[in-house]
This record gives sequence, C-alpha cells and structure tokens, in this order.
Amino acid sequence: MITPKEFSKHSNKEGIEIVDLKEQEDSSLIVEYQGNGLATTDKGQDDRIKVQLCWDAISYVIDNKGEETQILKGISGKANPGELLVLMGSSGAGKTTLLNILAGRVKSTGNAKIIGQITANGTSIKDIDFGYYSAYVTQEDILLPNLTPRESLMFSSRLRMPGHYNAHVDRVNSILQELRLVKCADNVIGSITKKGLSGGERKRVCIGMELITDPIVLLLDEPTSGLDSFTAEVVIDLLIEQARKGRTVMSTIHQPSSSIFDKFDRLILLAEGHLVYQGSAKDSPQYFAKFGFKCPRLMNPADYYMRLLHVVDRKHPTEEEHDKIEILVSAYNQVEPEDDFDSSKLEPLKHKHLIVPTNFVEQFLLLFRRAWINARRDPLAGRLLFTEYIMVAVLVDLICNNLAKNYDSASTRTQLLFLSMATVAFFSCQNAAMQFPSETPLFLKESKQRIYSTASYYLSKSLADLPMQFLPLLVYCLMIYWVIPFNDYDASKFFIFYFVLVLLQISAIGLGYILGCMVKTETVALAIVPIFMQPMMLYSGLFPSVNHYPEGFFWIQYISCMRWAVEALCANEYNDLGMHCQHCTDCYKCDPLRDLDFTNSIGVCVLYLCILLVGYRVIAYLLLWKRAVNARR
Ligand SMILES: Nc1ncnc2c1ncn2[C@@H]1O[C@H](COP(=O)(O)OP(=O)(O)OP(=O)(O)O)[C@@H](O)[C@H]1O
Repeated sequence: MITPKEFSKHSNKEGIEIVDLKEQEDSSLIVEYQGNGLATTDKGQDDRIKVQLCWDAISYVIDNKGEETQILKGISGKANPGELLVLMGSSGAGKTTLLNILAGRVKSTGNAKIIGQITANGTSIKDIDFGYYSAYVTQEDILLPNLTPRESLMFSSRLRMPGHYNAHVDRVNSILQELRLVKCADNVIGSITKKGLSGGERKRVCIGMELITDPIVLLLDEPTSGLDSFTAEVVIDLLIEQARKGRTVMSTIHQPSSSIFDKFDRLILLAEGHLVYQGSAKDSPQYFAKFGFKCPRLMNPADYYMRLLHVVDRKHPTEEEHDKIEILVSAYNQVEPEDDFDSSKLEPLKHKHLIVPTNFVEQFLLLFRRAWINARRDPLAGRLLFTEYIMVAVLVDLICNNLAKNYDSASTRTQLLFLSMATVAFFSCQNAAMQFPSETPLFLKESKQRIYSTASYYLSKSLADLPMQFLPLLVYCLMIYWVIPFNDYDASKFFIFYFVLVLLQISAIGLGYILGCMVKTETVALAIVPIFMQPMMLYSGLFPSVNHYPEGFFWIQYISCMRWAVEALCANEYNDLGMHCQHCTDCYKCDPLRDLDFTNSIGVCVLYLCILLVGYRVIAYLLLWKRAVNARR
C-alpha cells in the first residue's frame, strides 16, 4: 500500500506550494502550482498520529416554531484509537444526530443549538479542520451506479489526493485488496433498479472511498443496515481491522447479531437522547443485570437492549417506560467515568486545512471523464432514449407519410412539427431532471469535502451529457424528415431542422437540470416535469385560444424554449415551400406562417433559443451552487 508518507515523498520532490482553500469562494477552489509539480497534503508527517475524540455534555436543542425539543441531553463520552466504538439505541434515540455532531456535519443554526464541547487529543475541533483528520461514511450508499469500484476509487483518489498516476493505481489496488473487492473491482456498481454489486460490496466501496485519504478517525452511520448477518459481519471485521491499524472507528449499528455484538470493543447506549451506558460491550450485560435488567441467557444482548430502551410513543411515554429510562439514566450518572486509556502520549492536533490537490482544469477533465463514463453506461441516456425516439418516429411514419405539398396539408404538417418539437423537449427535460436527484448526493458529499468547485462539476456534467443525446436525436430526425417528407426533401433545410432541435434539446436539458436541482427524488422530478412543460407548450404559439387567456400569463411565451423552436421549425418549413390551396392553384397568398401569426425569421428564433439555453443553464448552476453552499455550512 502506498502510505501518505510515500505520497508526500513524491510531492516533496516537486516542491509544491500548498494553498489554503478553506476561506476561498466556491468558484475559486484552485490550487496554485509551482512548476509542473503536484500538490501535497503533508499528511505523511502525521502518519503515526492517533486521535482520541472526546465530547463533553453535548446537548442538541431544536426550536420548532417556539416549541423546544431536546434531542441530545448532555452526552459525554470518548472514542479511543485502535478500538471499534459502537453507538446503539432505539430508533430516534439520537445516534445519528450525535455522530453527525461529532463529525461536524451538524452545526448550530437559527433554530438548532449545539451545546457542549468536542475535542480531539485535547484540541477543540472548532480550532482545527477536523475534516482533514476524519472521514464519514453515510448510511446511504453514495456512489455513481454506472462506474466500477476501481473507477470510483480511482476518481476519488485522483480528485482528493496528490500523487502520480501510478501512485493512485497502487493505492486503489491496495484498498481493493484490503476491502476484499478485487473480484468485483471491474463490475459495474449498479443501483436498486440496476443489478450490480451486492449490498455488502457496495458498502465496502463506500468505506473504500473514504479510506482513500487515509483518515485517522472513521465515523460510520449504520454501515450494516440492509445487509444479511454474514455480510454485516464481514463489514464489522473490516472496521475492526481498520481500528487495529490505529484508527479511531466509531459507528452506529442498528440490529447486530450476537456474533457481531461479541466483536464490539466499546459500546454506547442511548435512550431518548440520554446516555445510559458507555463501556466495554462484553461487560454490558452484567452492568444492566445489577439494576434488575438481566438479559436472558440465550438472548442476543443487542436485541435485549433494543427492547429495554424502546419507547412506543416518544412524545407520550408510559409511566413504566419513563421510570425505566429514569432508573437507567440516574444509574449511569453514578458510574465513575472509565479511564483505561493512556492519553498522555497523544500529540495535540495541528491546525491543518483540507486542500484541493487539483486545479480547475484537472478537476474539469477528471469530472468530465467520470460523468462521461457514467452517462455512456446509463440506460436512460443510452438504449432507452434510442428506443423512445425510434418508437415515436416509427409511429409518426406509419400514421403520416408522403404528405402532399399543398396548403390543405399544412395544418397536419404544422402539427407534426409541433409533435417533433414536443417529443424532443419532453424526452430531454425528463431525462435530465431524473438524472440529477440520483447524482446530487455524491456532488453534495464531495462539495462538503471541498474536493472541487461547483463550476468544474457543472461544466463537466453539462458537456458529458450532450453527446449521448445528439445521436438518438439525429436518428429520430432522419427517420421522420424523409418519410413525411418535410421541406420537399431539401437536405440543407434538414440541417436547419436538426440544428433547431439540437438547440431545443440543449435548452430542455437545462430546464431539466433546473427541475432536477429543485427536488430530491427521481419520482418527484418525474412528476414536476409536466407541471413546468405544459404551460410552456400551451404558449408555444400553436394554440390561438391562448389569446383569450388573461394577459398576465403572456410572458410565459418568452421563457418557453418550445415557442421559439416551433416558430423556427415552421419558418424553415414554409419559407420558400410555395404552397397552393386547392381553390387558387396559382396564388401564393396561402401562407401557413401568416395564419399562425409567426413573423420572426429563423435567425431571430435561434437567437431567442440561445438566450433561453444560456438562461436555463445559469439558473440551474445557481441552484446547484446554492445547494453546495448550504451543504458546506
Ligand atoms: N433537525 C431536526 N429537526 C427536527 N427533529 C430532528 C432533527 N434532527 C433530528 N431530529 C429528531 O431527533 C430524533 C433523533 O434522530 P436521529 O436520527 O439521531 O435518531 P437515531 O437514533 O439515529 O434513529 P434511527 O436509528 O431511526 O436512525 C428523531 O426523533 C428525529 O426526528
């Protein structure tokens, strides 16, 4: 395994200046380079540092419209290096809240207050950048589903750590080996909807993503939830291995089997925000037995504690539940705090900032490659989109083909142009809106870790998503254009037709990004797309009835990419087509554009489309940036 020291060795040769990025604005997350060298974290010097994390009288109070709720009630404790400390308690006891506070993921805000002190080797974590020393593995598996474990770890390593390419390869290989992921290293990770790695393998990849930076403190929120007991035991063994390397490992665990429980070094039990036990997991049954709560001989102590500490209605506990918790809390308050760890040899932690080892261009290139691989393997962007377009094209071709070139067929022609436009707008917007919610958790997590800037992420994603969209659209256009046929088989007009639809597609993807940024789940994204698209469609210029609607809504046509696309398509179609009505074969007055009240040239419509395209993208960027800023707070 390449140790941080070796990374440091590579870097020191290059003589790199490290730039403190913490205080810089999001858009300027750039490390300055000296020569062609690499940035360094100089973490190697801390190779043998061990951290004891202590927290004293932690309370967490939420003010909900004047009603105060105390979620954590004066909790003190410590996590020692070399040990696996497990946090247990009934649902809603405050385990995740405590872990999040210790990780610095929850901060005091206007309506939430954290009281108490947290120190690492005696230094308040407020005085150091604790993220430099620690890593947090969330309960949800935050991974890109279309990447393999090797690719995920490699991108994580290259974005977060300095070093030569080969050093990253060695480090990733060593982590894959350590986490026993070699066999599945090159299989696609997958998701709930796409079969890939098993739950245990996915969780190990998540742990690997955090181990890449070689953190000294590893915090995990329910790493075994959703796993069968054997797989859960594999994950716990792995955490114990990490702890034995000198790391401080603390994890919440929901329902451990008895063989898993036997492996815990230390245990913290919470009940209704109170601390009711802290100490050796092995000694815990004897402790509770002293107060009359004896775990039956053949019962798993973890199950017994869950039942013991469970409160049915947390707002209105029964008298029995209330008394039971009170006995346990006051009993624990009498216990002398354990002092079995010699903390005198622990070095005080130095104030070090998380640094970004890549500059904007490197971030962009790495993120573009990552997004491109993810998009290329995404069934939504690939096969499904192709299938959608081909099915619509076949249907249109079957119903309408060989349209006559005369004024009487103009309304059908216009409707077909409208249908082409609406198909592209809907498919593009929907796909983009649905992609964002599944990808934003990783973006927000990495934003929190200040790995890259929002601008580099957004730019890379925007560009990587496009090529996968252009090709299905080209096939769709080719399939309908020549069969209908539009524009009297004019090839040059075909390119304008395709170009307008490409602009519409890019605009609609931007609109999809806006909607995707506003929601958290794919289902909601799917539901809100029509809410935004339908008014835009209504004001696309093809429905004269809108002239009778209240004037207050007319502005919608100016923000509707569909309106300008359809006008450009109609102008492209009817300019110079020389249509005649059946009644006046020689007259050129029958003008569908005049009937539709379309007076703008293709150029003007394209200009409007371009303005909207940029506008949508800027709004989506601002929304994403706001989310990143909030995540960092
Ligand atoms: N920001 C918040 N606003 C309101 N209530 C909150 C907030 N954060 C946590 N809570 C409440 O605090 C309680 C403890 O939440 P927490 O997630 O820490 O529980 P937990 O012990 O991890 O439960 P579980 O095992 O079910 O995940 C819950 O009732 C939760 O609803």
